[in-house]
Amino acid sequence: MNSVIRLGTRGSPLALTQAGLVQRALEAAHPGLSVEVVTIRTTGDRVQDRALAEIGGKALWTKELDRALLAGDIDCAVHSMKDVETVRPAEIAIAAMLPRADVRDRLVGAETFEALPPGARIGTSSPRRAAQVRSIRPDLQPVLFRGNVDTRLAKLAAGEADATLLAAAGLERLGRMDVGVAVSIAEMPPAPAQGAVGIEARADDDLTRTRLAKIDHPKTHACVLAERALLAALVADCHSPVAALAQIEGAVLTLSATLYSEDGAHQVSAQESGAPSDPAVSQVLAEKLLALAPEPVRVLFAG
Ligand SMILES: NCc1[nH]cc(CCC(=O)O)c1CC(=O)O
Repeated sequence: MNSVIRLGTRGSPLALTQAGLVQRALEAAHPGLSVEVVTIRTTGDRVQDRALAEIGGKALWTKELDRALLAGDIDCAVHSMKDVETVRPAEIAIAAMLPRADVRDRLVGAETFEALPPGARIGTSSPRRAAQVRSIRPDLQPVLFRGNVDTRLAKLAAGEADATLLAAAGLERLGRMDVGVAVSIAEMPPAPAQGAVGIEARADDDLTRTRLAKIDHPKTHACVLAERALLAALVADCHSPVAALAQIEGAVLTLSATLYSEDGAHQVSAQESGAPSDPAVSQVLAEKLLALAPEPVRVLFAG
């Protein structure tokens, strides 16, 4: 069987590296199958100077890939699951996830938060990281930082901020584990789906879905779906100051989450356990968090 599968991806160095991981995994799982990587430019790649929240939603990273997928120009699309909006079109299915990488953030520009000078500027465009930084040190000043990993490191080197935070997963996949120091999960719990690479296909494309199922990492898949279901239950998205991490131990999935006020002065944490892929875990945790959340946190969630 000699056939080709077209894999759509964004064109950033990290996206292309992740597409390469998917390509190799698929070709190894299906001898005779060749994967053609198709690069597609997204709105998020074009607009670099404004906060993503201002230009409207996560679909920034997926809209053009969705269109190509639904038009049949590609058979599947690879995404950092962290950037995939909470609610997806019914015609598109998450078909597989690669094994998750390090879920932590890395602090770049200082050894610790304590080592930063008073009022230091932290480059980030993530509401979660901004709130967490201010909950750790209220004097620290989040400043808008966008662009791919190299762009952000260049901005830091140019003095546009005193430090920045980057996902360890991205640095690791780019071979840049020398950059920064890992911040513990306890100090900075990760964004929902951080470190996970997912592959989507058309919901009715059984052939592609079956091929992709062979490279699926079920534990990662179950954890990331639980984290995404929590976002859905909170009516939150990647612009909400929320951290969530699911972990599977034996036959039990434990989902932990923290919601923050924008300024990081208020937060609420809770966790819930259950069977992996039981949607009740995320639903019950969302209800628990909203019931416990102080007003400045609650107003940011549940619509
Ligand atoms: N929002 C940008 C983005 N989307 C995914 C990653 C890194 C890889 C990952 O978390 O899976 C990054 C960069 C970052 O947060 O440092």
